[in-house]
Amino acid sequence: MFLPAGSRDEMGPAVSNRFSVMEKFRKVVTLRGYEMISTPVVEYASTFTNDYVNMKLQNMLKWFNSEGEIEVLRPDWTTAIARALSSREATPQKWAYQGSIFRTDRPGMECNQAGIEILHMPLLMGESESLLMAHSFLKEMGMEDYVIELGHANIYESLVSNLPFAKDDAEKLHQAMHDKKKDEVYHIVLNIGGKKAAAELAALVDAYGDIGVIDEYEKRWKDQEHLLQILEQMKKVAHILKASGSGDILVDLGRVKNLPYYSGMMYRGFLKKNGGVCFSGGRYDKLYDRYGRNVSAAGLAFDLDLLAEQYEEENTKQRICIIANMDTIVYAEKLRKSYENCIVDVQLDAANTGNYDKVVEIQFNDGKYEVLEK
Ligand SMILES: N[C@@H](Cc1c[nH]c[nH+]1)C(=O)O
Repeated sequence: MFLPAGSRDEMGPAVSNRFSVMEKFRKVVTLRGYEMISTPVVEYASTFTNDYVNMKLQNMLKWFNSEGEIEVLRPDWTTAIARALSSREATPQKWAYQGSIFRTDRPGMECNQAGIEILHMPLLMGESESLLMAHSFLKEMGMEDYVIELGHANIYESLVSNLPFAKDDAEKLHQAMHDKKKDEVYHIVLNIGGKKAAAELAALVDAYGDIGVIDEYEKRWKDQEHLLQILEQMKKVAHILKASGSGDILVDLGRVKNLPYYSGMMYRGFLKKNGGVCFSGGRYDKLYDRYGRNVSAAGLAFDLDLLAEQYEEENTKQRICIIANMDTIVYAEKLRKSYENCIVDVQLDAANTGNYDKVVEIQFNDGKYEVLEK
């Protein structure tokens, strides 16, 4: 009530869990040498809709400013950070952030993310660090039961690059690949590229599973050097993750970009418990071209709302209740200090004392304070 569709209030554990998750995120990134970055919530639409980024204006929360320019609520951290960092020196950098993004094509409109962006690191270093960081973070939260999915933007892109699609058909095919609608993929490609191309792309829809899928496709693509190189890269990253004890690994060779700027490996994390996507990211070397820079960049973002929902606070602290009133509140404040490392609540009467490990009452008799255990 009294809120626009998609906006929501949150209370209690939904909020405190999110803060706990954010604290863990900060701890992990600090220990791994990241610096924090923040950008404004309000940006020009053109930062996200220009030809290098290509995000859709229709999915943004937007308005005209007094100069007639379109402004938006930040729809993406990665692009905003690229704008903010575009004039910095070309040295290896690791940035971390947390805050909301706003998109109307997702349920809830506002989505809390925490993420990392790694710049000027060699190919596969950024990808590996992103996924290893994700592992430490999920481990820190006791959520090690997840699956990493690896894909690559250039597999699908290179297989369709020679097919003369109209924009509409290209979008339809992209969507059909995304939805894994094999028959639809076959029919869209058949009209334009013939039987062989149609069969090849339709088969790609099924090219997911454990790492064995890569071996199979190495044989299939034995004459296509650039595809073999991609498979080799995926194998290397999978090997690094496995050797570091990260989550189970899946590959999806038919995965298409969920954001237009990906230019290399793409990865997602799925919680085994409910299949929720807890992180998503990839390499995006072309994003800085807008600023005339040639930057090697990779990163990922976590869905903080999903993580907060799944997070179980490990509460080892004792809960103490002190019953006090306006005459004894000063003494209660002193007494609080004697319960080191406990949660100490002060209540007016015993009616609300169900949820504590210990309840004490302060009484003031004959000029003396007494603490009675209940
Ligand atoms: N910005 C991406 C995640 C990402 C960070 N870096 C690279 N990708 C998203 O919102 O899904």
